[in-house]
Amino acid sequence: MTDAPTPASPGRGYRWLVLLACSGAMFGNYYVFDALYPVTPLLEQAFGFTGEQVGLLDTSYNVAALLTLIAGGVLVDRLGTARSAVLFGAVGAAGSALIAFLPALAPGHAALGMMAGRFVLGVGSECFIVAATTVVGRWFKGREISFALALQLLIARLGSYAADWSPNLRALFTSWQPPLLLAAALGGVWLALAIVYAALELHAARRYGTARAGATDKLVLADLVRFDRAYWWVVGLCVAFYATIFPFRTFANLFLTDYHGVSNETAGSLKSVLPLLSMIGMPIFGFVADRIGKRALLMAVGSALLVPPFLLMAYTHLPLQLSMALLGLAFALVPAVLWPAVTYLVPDARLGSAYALMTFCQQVGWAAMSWGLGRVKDAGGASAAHPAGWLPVMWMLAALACAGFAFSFLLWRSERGGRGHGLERAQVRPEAA
Ligand SMILES: C[C@H](NC(=O)[C@@H](N)CCCCN)C(=O)O
Repeated sequence: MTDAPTPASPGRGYRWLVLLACSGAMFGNYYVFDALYPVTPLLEQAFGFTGEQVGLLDTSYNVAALLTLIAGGVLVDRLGTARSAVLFGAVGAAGSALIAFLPALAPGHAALGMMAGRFVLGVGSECFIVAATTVVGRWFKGREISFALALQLLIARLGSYAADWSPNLRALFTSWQPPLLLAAALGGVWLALAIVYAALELHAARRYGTARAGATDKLVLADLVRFDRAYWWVVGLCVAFYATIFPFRTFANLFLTDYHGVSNETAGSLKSVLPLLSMIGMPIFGFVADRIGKRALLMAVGSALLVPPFLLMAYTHLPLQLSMALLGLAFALVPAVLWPAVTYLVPDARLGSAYALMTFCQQVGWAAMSWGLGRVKDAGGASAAHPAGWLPVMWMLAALACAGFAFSFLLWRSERGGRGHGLERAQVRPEAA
């Protein structure tokens, strides 16, 4: 990609078209990932899935991501974003089909079949996200990069929102398989849009000589330990934050139906407030952070918002919408500031390593928590007949949310001193630490 547009470079419209195709693929990616959760009550009924097995569906996804993320980054470098997007899109689409078909083919091993599907999805999905983020970096660097990234996440979250809302398609939710067949179809859309994106990229490469494989930052293992302490506070927050919010989303349908006695449709609608507020809030908070700075403070506020909802849902009769709104605000505020914050804390040349390492750590925390919550749910005998069994699960989530706040507080304290990196200043040009 050339730095400055020349008459012989793709125009502005072409850039946004590339973003649109790539973000549409991300819509499919996020839909397929989230489509499983509204189906969990039906999986319990059909196959007697335990809490641990539900948690392990996420853990298989995370383990696959952990095993392949770094190699996937290298592949993005070697093959280029176009070819790797199609490759990972194809793997993701295959995973979504396996999830829909394997349990029907071997009902006696439904959980195992579904875990295999989630594993394949994990390989395609997280590597595809790396490729899609790289696409935005390549096409928008020095231009509208923050806005473009927010837009891509907005369209991706629309996929999560649609999946959360899907139980309202009642004709589909008569058994576990039809919703997952719809997800598999959207996996096909994900692959189709990845191909459209790749065609746009390759066309630009042929016509303008733009696409360049090998231009992405590579992960240098020796560099991994040499990041500044502030970076590790951000990683800590990233791990605690996502290991709270994603596993909560995994168990939310079961928790809300068991503990609060709402229908699966209502649980889905309540849960969909999270991606909805995140979609609306992320571009706004991103804009605010660019204008006022105070990024560490904003992250501290966002992570503080994550603590009360679990206790409110567990111990009060306050409207569930209030807890969902607090979680949704946190889900907008923290991601909007956290990911761009890394650019202030590490040199440009090591940005790729920094993101790869942060995502790697995120997956470890998320995997452990999903499995752990399932174990705790089972140990407590949580069910509609014994709702109190959910209380330890809610305490685990609240405790991890507190840990996230502690990391953001440490970051805020270190940024206020003379050795800050400019996170608290407005309109600071991202510079090397
Ligand atoms: C930007 C961030 N994305 C991630 O953390 C991904 N590694 C995992 C996405 C899982 C859903 N497909 C986010 O979505 O906030």
